[in-house]
Amino acid sequence: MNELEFFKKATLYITATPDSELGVGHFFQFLKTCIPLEGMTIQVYDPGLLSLHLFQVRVDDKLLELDKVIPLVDEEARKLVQQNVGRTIFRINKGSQEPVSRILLKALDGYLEQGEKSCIVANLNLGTGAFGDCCFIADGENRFEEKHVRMLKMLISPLSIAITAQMQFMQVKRLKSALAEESRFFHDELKKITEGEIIGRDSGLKDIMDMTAQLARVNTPVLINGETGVGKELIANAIQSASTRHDGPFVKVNCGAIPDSLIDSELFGHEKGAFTGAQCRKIGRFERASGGTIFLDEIGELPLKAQTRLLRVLQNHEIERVGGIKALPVDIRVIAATHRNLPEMVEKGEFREDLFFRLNVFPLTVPPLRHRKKDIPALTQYFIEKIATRMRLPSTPKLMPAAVEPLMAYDWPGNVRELENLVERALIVFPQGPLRFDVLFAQTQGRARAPQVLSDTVLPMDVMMRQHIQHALRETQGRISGPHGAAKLLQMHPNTLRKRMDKLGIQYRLRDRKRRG
Ligand SMILES: Nc1ncnc2c1ncn2[C@@H]1O[C@H](COP(=O)(O)OP(=O)(O)OP(=O)(O)O)[C@@H](O)[C@H]1O
Repeated sequence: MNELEFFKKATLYITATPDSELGVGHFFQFLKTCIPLEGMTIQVYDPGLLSLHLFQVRVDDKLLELDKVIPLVDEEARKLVQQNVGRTIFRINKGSQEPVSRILLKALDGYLEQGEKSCIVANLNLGTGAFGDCCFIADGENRFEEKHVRMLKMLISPLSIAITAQMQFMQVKRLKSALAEESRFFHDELKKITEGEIIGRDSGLKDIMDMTAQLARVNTPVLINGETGVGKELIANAIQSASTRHDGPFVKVNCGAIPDSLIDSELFGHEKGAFTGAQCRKIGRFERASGGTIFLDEIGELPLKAQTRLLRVLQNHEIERVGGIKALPVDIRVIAATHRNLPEMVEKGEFREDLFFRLNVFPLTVPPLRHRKKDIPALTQYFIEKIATRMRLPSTPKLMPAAVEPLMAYDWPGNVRELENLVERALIVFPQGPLRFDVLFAQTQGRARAPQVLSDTVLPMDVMMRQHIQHALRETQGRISGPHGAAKLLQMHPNTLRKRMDKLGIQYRLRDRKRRG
């Protein structure tokens, strides 16, 4: 074979694929038919030359899993390797007597036959300096001739390109598996957070829980009705956890929180260039939920156009990305929830009737808290423990005798969420206990009214913050710092609180003002 033919064939093998087993592997087999060869190592240099990373080792047709980093401990070895880096390719007649080959052969101890070796070292270089080298090894002394050096010199560029591609390929593979691992981790963590305990399983929510168990066995859509804050999401989670899909994703979409113009692309994804601003392909929530469950919260807020698309998903079990040309199959279960009266919306033409019937195969209605007041004591205790742990209180505060009475007398328009918020408020005000709720209620005409601090109206953040800080200041008679100060109650540094008060225009008590000068 002449040199040109050798170059052509070798290059074809080297660049065939970034898969090391096939590309460089086939090249090694081929090379063995042209030059004396028992082994080949590829090493990459650490930028400061503190080590060599033995990236690939082939001995006798086998690719060894020898992902080894060889530290260049002594300064002399480092210097000698550095000298070699300056050369393009060189022959070593007695491997044991040359510092670079000595280091490599020592690392391969046990993999190669005993005895002296000959080597050719070719530096890998993409024009910006050597980033590693390739060492060709043959048994015995003086095995390589000048023509072998010439042949291998021709291959330095294709080898450098192929090995760089291989390194990048492996890096991508490593990142992909790290990402998959991370995603599994977050999925499990998220499950732990979202899969909260359900209080009232055996009392106020017993019927619902029985139905939930039945629903876990089938794959039909579920429509959960109930006032805001009753625990619809918790029930949706319970259905998913008990179902055969429990290892799959649980993707929540708050249909009311996504702007109309974005809802299609958010739910179904879009192709690159589907509309102005679609700079890359986006995977929608339905695709992400494949193999698991999608929870469509506030389904009543879904715009009509998106309702039509959703109906198609339920009918055909496939989605179409915005701007896409082919339908993609998806294996998902849909659980929807709403606090709105969907039949009434259907009558008004605000919700598609066919979609309503599709979703309403299994309606579940979670009763409001006022209809299951017997759960209030257990819920209160549960939230005290949960929130005290989250707030890292040194111990869980106890309840004052009869503290639950006003809670039993109240109607809870905001349901369990309102109770949870009230407990949090009590823990902020009485972190050492005993906990009481009566002072958090405004008494009007002998009837318990909504806690002052809670409101159904959504207030601007600054207004909310001002009210909250003022409340804490009232509780502490205007004191900011110290063990009985508002900063302690709000769990923030007094200076941070003062800065926040300045920003919100809240007056200081006279003494505090003097202290600040
Ligand atoms: N039975 C329960 N046991 C324990 N925690 C509960 C229970 N019901 C509700 N919660 C808690 O109350 C809060 C509100 O519940 P969730 O978000 O499930 O209500 P929702 O009906 O989905 O509300 P929305 O209508 O606003 O979406 C959550 O923090 C949830 O963990």
